[in-house]
Amino acid sequence: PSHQQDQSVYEERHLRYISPLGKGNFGSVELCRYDPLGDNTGELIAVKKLQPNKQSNLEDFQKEINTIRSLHCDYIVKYRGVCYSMGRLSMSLVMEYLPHGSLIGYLEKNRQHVNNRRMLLFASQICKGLEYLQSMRYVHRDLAARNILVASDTLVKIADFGLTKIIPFDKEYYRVTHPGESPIFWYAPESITESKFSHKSDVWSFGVVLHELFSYCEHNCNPKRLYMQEIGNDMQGLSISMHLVDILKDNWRLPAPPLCPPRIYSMMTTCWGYSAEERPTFSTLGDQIETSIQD
Ligand SMILES: C[C@H](Nc1nc(-c2c[nH]c3ncc(Cl)cc23)ncc1F)C(=O)NCC(F)(F)F
Repeated sequence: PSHQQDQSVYEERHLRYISPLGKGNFGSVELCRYDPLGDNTGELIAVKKLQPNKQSNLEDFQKEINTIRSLHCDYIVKYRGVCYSMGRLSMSLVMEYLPHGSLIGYLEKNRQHVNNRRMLLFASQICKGLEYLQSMRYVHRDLAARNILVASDTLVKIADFGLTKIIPFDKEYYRVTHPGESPIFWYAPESITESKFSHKSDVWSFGVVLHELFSYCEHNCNPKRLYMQEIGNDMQGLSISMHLVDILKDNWRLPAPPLCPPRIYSMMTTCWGYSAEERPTFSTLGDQIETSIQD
């Protein structure tokens, strides 16, 4: 019934906890049923709770809620509302629940019946979601297969806007002050060395997501493992991120996944241009992916 869909305040007393879904940047997500009639006919929802008593996180959490509430796109996980508890002292973010879970688990489970065309469909949907984000001046900053949700066998959505920032109107990039525990193996060089984030750094990360897609998220060829194998060979006490930037400067890139079509691998390598202006835009990438799907 449509009235359930545009619910925006969920009363805690009708929330039925079912199971944990996972841990995010600074919150955990649980599967719940919102069951005001108390007869188990209510809708399943994903509820993101803030880790308790970290004040700085409350502001970030509010920003994450405001971000996802402002996004209306078929390729981005839907905001459903908020749930206040402890007399409005703490609040939770309510989102649509996607039953197939994240791309990583889905590809590991369904590898045998996901072919290149289906991968390209997923890639074009992620690209469209990112084009929409860019049109809203948002930089996701945490693009990775683990943060892509599977709605159905033919639809994926971008999720987890915990690190998303708005590019200021007078600049092309956002500079973070507190890098935190960063997913450096998905980061563009300038994000590692200067904490600079832009649409072009999201393009770099999109290239890494393409690599994960066409590797079927095989854990023994995930980006972190492949980079560490390359770096491990010449550890000289420098920090891992400095080693990573060094091999990227030497033009080493993630190798083509097994059976990856050459045209797709070359698309990934264009996303990994060392300097940001070398990298394509999401609209160019979208056109290239559409062309590959036609062939
Ligand atoms: C911390 C949470 N972790 C997980 N979430 C889910 C999930 C299934 N179905 C879901 N439906 C709506 C939501 Cl918001 C999450 C899930 N499955 C496994 C997880 F480890 C998360 O948000 N991860 C980012 C992303 F959503 F992209 F996977």
